[in-house]
Amino acid sequence: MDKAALWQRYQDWLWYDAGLGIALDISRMRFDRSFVTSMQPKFERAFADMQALEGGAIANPDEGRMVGHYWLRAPELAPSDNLKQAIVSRIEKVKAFALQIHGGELCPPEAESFSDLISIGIGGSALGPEFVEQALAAVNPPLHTHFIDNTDPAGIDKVIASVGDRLKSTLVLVTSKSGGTPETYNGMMEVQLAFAARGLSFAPHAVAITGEGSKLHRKATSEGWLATFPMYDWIGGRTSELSVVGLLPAALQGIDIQGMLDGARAMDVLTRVPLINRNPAALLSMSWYYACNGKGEKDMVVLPYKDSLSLLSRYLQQLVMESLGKESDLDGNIVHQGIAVYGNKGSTDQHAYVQQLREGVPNFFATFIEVLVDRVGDSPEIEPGATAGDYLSGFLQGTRSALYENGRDSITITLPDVNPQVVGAILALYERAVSFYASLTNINAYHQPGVEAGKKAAASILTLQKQLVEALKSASGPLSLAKVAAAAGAPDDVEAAYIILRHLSANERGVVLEGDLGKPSTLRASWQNEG
Ligand SMILES: O=P(O)(O)OC[C@H]1O[C@H](O)[C@H](O)[C@@H](O)[C@@H]1O
Repeated sequence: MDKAALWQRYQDWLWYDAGLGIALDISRMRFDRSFVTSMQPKFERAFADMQALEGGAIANPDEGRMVGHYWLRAPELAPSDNLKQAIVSRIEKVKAFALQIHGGELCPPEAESFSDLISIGIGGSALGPEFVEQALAAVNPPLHTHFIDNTDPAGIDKVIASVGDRLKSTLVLVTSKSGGTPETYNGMMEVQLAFAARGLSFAPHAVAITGEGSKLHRKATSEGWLATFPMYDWIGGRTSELSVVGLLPAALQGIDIQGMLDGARAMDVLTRVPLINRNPAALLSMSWYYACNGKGEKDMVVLPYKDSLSLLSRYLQQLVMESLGKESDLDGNIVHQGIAVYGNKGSTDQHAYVQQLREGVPNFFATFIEVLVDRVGDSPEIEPGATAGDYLSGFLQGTRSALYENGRDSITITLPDVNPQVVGAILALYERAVSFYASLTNINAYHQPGVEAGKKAAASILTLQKQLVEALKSASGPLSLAKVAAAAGAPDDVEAAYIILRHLSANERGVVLEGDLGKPSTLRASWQNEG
């Protein structure tokens, strides 16, 4: 296609909303009119599915749950008065709590006010808050925020060290819908122990966001934590950013949460339009379907040309991959669906992997995120007539053209600025596009059965670890790995025993390994009593 034809295609497919100032360009996806026509029946079903979902249908059949994240910013759509009131009052409670913390009305026993926030959670209980913090928090927010989103002891140490003496004025927010996720529980226990080691009481510093009756809920209640915010079962972790999960940490950081909700609400109105070419979430999901042939044949590379949006791809990784990566469709057929998502930011990534995107295996489509306003205030000229922001803009256009010339498709989303309304709108746009794509491919986007397998396997490794330690403690002398595994009642798990004992030995946890680590058959394990 020559430039004039491409320009015409750009104008034909451009979606723009003046209220939000957001544009979506899918002209560099090479579908034709017949493809769009062929998608029409699928979209009729997707629009009908969405109407049922928003009306309170059990849209997550495996877990027998409603899917209600769209009500969070339009409580009047919730299917009962109780739900409406609960949504409204919870938002008010979040705002009031943040004001009390900022005003010092709620303060720790050991200081006049809270200075820092440690937010502990993982997956849907971390990725949204981390993305929003990076996108919207001020350089000097009311509470300096630190995240613990793993069970890595060194990572936890780093957070606790960076807080230092301010632990006495630190608010600890523990977020877990299930209330039993081990990484989150471990992070909480480590922080609680750090408080104890400094002679500080933990409960007046601690806040839980969790499902009612969960293990975390019971702990928070029995220990008398400062506050507990319940989570609804009809909000999935990965669509919880605009629930208390995302709103509370954002409000504590002084971010305008009403702006985020308003932006999402406005985008929801736009993505309810039951016409493909007037609905940006439909255009987005149709473009994914085209690129992936409806079967995940291509990866989604997300390239925001703005540092403050660089966590968007990590956030979308969970939203898209956990929602769409499914073995079976809704009729029980094996389909192995999904779309792989990766990316960091432009132009930085041009110096990392754009070489492969342009010339290597064509197994992806790109999504460029452009932000029109470069910065607050004027930009100096780096050279006559050009600013740093002009370069950023030029690199985006250049990469988009270079990819297209080589047969690589792309979508471009243009944002006016990075502000609360825009961030809320982007979250809502992708939530709806994922919902549509799930309907187009006939899958349940709202469960995650595959995650359980890894959790069960990890739990059995920790059980084996205890058995191995017992076997070593009762052995009369050093044992080969095969013998210690057999003595632990797991003769087939010698490899697992090797990996566990190597880890315990490296951390001086009582296990001594003698022999050559590179030749596991030479190793002899024994227990060394402490002291
Ligand atoms: O909020 P939590 O219950 O602690 O869950 C945290 C995460 O755990 C699992 O990995 C689930 O697959 C995710 O969807 C969830 O976001």
